[in-house]
Amino acid sequence: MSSDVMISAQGIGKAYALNASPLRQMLAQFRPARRTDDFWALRPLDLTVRRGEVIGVIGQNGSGKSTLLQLLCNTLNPSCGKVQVNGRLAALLELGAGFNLDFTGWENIRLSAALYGLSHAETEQKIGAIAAFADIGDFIDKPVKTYSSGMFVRLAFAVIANIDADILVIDEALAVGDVFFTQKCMRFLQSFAEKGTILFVSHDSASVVSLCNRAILLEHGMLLADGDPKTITEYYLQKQYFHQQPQTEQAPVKTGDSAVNQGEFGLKGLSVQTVSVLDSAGEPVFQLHGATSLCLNIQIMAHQDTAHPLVGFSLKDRLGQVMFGGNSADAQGHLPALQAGQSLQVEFDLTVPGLTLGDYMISVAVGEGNARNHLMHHWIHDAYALHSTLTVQSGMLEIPVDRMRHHLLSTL
Ligand SMILES: Nc1ncnc2c1ncn2[C@@H]1O[C@H](COP(=O)(O)OP(=O)(O)OP(=O)(O)O)[C@@H](O)[C@H]1O
Repeated sequence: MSSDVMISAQGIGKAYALNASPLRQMLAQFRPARRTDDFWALRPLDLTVRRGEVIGVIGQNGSGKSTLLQLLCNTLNPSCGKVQVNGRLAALLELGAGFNLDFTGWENIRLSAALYGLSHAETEQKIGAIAAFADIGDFIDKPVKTYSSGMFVRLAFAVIANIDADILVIDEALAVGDVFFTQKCMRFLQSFAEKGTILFVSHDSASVVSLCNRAILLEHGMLLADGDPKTITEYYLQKQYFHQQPQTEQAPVKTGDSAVNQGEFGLKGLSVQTVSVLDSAGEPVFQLHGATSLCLNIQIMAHQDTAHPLVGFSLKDRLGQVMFGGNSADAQGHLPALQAGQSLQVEFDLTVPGLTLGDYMISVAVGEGNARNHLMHHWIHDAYALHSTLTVQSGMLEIPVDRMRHHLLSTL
């Protein structure tokens, strides 16, 4: 295996025997052969994870994300295939996995460190940092069976964050505690991502886009798409809409297919005809030089009678992180019912803050219903491009300070 390859999985899959007795189910863990009525939690797939990759694993509930990561971590026996790991892999996949409930926090740190292959001297050198990261006060002296789930997560995350792992495998659902701990975990993951390799199960497209440089999408135990996070999360959004509403034709998409981002989707009972961004003089805008007032015009057409049209937009940076968005329902301006053949121009007046230097895209959509519950008729990714020339000193947005005051509070 090349030294650049951190994980190489070939043909790994996991099948469970359906309607089998407990004994058969237990035996099935150890048998490679499968019956045709087995349920495939993960269909056989190949996956190569390279050094420095930060991979977001996304997919609906039950799509096989945890199964895939457990197979890669070797905490679940595959029904077929094999996995090779290059380096120290640390995982946070199951609450309390690897902990002894009767041991104290200190004892469990030592136990986990030993399981990860740290020497006694290395463990003693790191144990203070691990306890400090966990920050659970006197509970560190108590058996972990007395811990809240948040304390379990704190201790488990503190261990994997401090053992000099080469690869981290994390289920984001577990990596949550209170807001301060979550922020601490995210800061750690962002700095780890600069040099390490991460696989990370998430239900949140925004964190995949902001943290990852690769994403894979699973559906019904199959690897459906693999590519850059922006493309894959947009495709996932499209899939979610198709799950929720009556099916129209969808082009089949293969793994690695460059056409994964089909650009637009929807039922097409309504369609977006034109999108433009105008300044106060009514001139088209393609460049932003700071905070400015703009008018986003979206013209839609009805191909069928529609009682409650809904028009929305979002502005994203080049990675696909949503900077802001809105829709006609938020704007308190209910749109009129439309008859087939009618067109409607919807104008959103926006005060756009200064955006840091870079390229931005506006995605637009027209649906039917309300903001929470609607049929998607036409969604266009990246319908309009803007470039910002502004250099923001700190952060992504420039929000000018209107006024500053100061008050001397004490005198010597
Ligand atoms: N021990 C088991 N026996 C039978 N089926 C199982 C077993 N473990 C998991 N499955 C099934 O395998 C499928 C994939 O499960 P998995 O936990 O990998 O999904 P997931 O994508 O991680 O879901 P979630 O987002 O809900 O955590 C599911 O349909 C699940 O019900």
